[in-house]
Amino acid sequence: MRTLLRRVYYVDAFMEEAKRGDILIDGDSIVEIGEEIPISEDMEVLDCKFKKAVIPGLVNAHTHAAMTLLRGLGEERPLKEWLEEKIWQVEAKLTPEDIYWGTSLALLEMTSMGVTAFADMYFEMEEVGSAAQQFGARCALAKGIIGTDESNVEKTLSLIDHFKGQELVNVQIGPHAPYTVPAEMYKRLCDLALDKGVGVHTHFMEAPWERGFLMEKYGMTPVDFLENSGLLSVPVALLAHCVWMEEEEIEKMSCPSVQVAHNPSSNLKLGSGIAPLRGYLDRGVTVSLGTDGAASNNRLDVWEEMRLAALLHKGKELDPTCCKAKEVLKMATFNGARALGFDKVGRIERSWKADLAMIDLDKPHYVGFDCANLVHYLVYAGSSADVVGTMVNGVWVYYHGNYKYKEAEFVRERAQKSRERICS
Ligand SMILES: CSC[C@H]1O[C@@H](n2cnc3c(O)ncnc32)[C@H](O)[C@@H]1O
Ligand SMILES: [Zn+2]
Repeated sequence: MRTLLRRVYYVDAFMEEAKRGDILIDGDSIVEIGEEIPISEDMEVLDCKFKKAVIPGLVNAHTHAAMTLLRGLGEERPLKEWLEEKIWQVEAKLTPEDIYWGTSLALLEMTSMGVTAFADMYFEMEEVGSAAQQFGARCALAKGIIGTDESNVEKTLSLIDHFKGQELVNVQIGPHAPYTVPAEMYKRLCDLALDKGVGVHTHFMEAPWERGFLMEKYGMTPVDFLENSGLLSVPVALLAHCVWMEEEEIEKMSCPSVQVAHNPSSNLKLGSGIAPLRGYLDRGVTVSLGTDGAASNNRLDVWEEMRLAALLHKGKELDPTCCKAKEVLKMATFNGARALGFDKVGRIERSWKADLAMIDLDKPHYVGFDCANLVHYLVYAGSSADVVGTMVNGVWVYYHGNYKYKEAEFVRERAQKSRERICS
């Protein structure tokens, strides 16, 4: 059965303005877009009567999904203290099953908010992938590595094997951060990434003290570290945060494999700072958007990150033209898909994957929109509460309150049990 989205507004970050018409989906892809596609019997027709908009699915380019179980813990502390005095102690109690239910809880949230893909760095990544597969979401999985323990390299290799050939799952290599993983180990992991043709997902320059740490321990600037570790040569270097890069250093990061994941809410909440986003945009560094985990955000809402990014940098730069609505839509869709290593994802184009979010325009805050201003309405007035459908690879994973995952109704209860145990 093909799916015809009839009489919708649709827009992606590459279109001059939104258009009105029909979108035909066959299998995993968009196969036709037109003003009026002739209906045939093998089509499921969803007539939206121009009361719905369709955009590319949103991509959460940096998260730790199972941290939904840790939401509200260690509140209002700075990064290092938050990790060392609260988070890592609780994480030590997590079982593989907890991680499955915690990730499922995150997917309940994310898929209902138009998120079609996420990049995750955590533990027990087979469980994370399994939850993503149950929900039907696309993901890039990185087993978070701290220290030099060889078993982590083996676990990463077996993760690559485990998800080989799975269309919706990419595996990346996940050294946690330069302050928890020695430079030699970064080199080894980047060599492995090159050898296996996979990306690397790491935290980088999140807090101000990281610059001093690198200088004291290795006599390196952040760019020296990027060059020295091999991060500038791997297929994708997904660098979460990059808050504390200096203008002249940004130039040197501008290579096609570098993908900065900007996490404005988490950076504000942990008091880490405000990333130099204008510097990245002006110098052609690709930026995507992430929520980080639910213990430092505390939402998993990419809409919120879009709006916040668009507002924050206008205020910081005293310039209302900075970080335009269309730019943040591109970050949250097309750029995110690239950061996760997926091709043909993130645009509304013939032959591109049908990863889409459907938005209800029949709401008070959409009065007055037109094709020319729809993206502005979505970014500045819209929110995740407007999402009525989320499609991944041609399948509705969420549609009007229902999930593709039939066990979705048990997730909250199971997550609650895990939460009680890890907090006891
Ligand atoms: C080793 S798995 C990932 C690891 O990262 C921790 N984490 C969560 N949020 C952040 C952040 O903003 N900066 C650094 N580390 C973070 C998470 O709790 C896991 O331990
Ligand atoms: Zn993080």
